[in-house]
Amino acid sequence: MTFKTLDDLEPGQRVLVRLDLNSPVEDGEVQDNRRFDRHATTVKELAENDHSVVLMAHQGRPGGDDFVSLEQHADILAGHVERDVKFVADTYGEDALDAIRSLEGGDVLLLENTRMVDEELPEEDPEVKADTEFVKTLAEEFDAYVNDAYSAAHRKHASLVGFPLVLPSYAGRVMESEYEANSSIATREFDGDVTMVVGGTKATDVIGVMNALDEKVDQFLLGGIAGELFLRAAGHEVGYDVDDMDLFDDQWEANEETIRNLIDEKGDQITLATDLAFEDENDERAEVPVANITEKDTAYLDVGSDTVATYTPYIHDSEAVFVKGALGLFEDERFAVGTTGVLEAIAETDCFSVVGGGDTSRAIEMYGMSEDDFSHVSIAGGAYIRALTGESLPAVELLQE
Ligand SMILES: Nc1ncnc2c1ncn2[C@@H]1O[C@H](COP(=O)(O)OP(=O)(O)O)[C@@H](O)[C@H]1O
Ligand SMILES: O=C(OP(=O)(O)O)[C@H](O)COP(=O)(O)O
Repeated sequence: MTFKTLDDLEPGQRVLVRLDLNSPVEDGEVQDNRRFDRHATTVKELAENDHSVVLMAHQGRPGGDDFVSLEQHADILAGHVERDVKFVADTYGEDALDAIRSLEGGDVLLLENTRMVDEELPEEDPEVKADTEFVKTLAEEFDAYVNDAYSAAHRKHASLVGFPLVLPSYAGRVMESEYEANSSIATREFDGDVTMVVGGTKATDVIGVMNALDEKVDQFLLGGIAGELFLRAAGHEVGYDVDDMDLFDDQWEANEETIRNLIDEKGDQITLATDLAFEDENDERAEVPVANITEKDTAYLDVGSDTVATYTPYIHDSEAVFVKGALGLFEDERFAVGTTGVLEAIAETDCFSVVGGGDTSRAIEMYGMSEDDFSHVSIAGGAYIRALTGESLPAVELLQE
């Protein structure tokens, strides 16, 4: 690890911290999720070391329904940090500066949504961001900057890339652990086989990962939308949009050539489902061998039990397993067999394992598994994808310089 961490920070300083508390919002209510719990570790440690702790975070994007104030985030975070988290509805104006100046060691204050600042959002070079009024004004108030927002580190926004140029900068605990685990496929040599489980709805993303990682990964086990698109390329009548679905045809157009190339050139590294599950006329789960599918009129919502049995030995024999995307619509218990099957197979082994993607990792707690059974459960989506493919994250790079 080449960046400074909280271990290098002298106690009792004025510290500006960037978190990623971006969360689902339902009917205006911010939903608690593991980002709060994870970042609480960093915030608690800073407060216990007598720092005056000022937090920045974003929520949603301007124009979106989830572009809301961070007032609720302060309350949710306080529950996880187990101490008061003050909130000020301002980013770097007089109200924010007054609130910052009134803090004592051990106090924690959350500023308003950084994306309410015009200078935050356009993606620009760090030098440009460091020269904004937002960064220059806030930096005056602090001794140090801590970035804990690994999951937003692919964005060149002011709060992420501006401050490291003007303040001594450190990685928070979430930044450290996410960086180390998620970069390991690019940075570590594993003695045995490396397996990647690929699924979810964002087929274009995961096919990009497969293309970039064919040298590093010995076996890809496919499910979800990408899995069905590969079966379609192999000549099966699956991977087509049925009724008003919008999951397959556009992603097929965008990826057909890449999929065909991967099958031609790397076919022995790709294992596809042997059976699929769908909802029958009694609303129950039914399974069908892929070889028996003759019409493209059914929505397949999971891989089948035979597929799980085929994938399990690959997982058991692996030195490392990386997961990106669910193998089925696991939120519906009838279609969770594929996702829970592979996660349980990973949990049974002591291989190095990383489970990524906000949606997929939710299956762990939903179905009574423990995060402790995996080496790392990531809270990052887009940043995880980039780390897997070895792409650098601008906000992480700046901490390393
Ligand atoms: N065959 C399928 N049909 C519909 N949805 C699916 C299917 N397979 C997986 N999914 C959905 O994919 C979602 C996860 O997709 P994605 O957002 O790409 O992954 P993550 O955010 O976990 O990386 C899950 O919520 C799951 O319901
Ligand atoms: O939630 C986030 O990304 P993710 O959905 O890829 O995990 C980050 O907060 C980045 O948010 P953005 O994609 O609006 O820049």
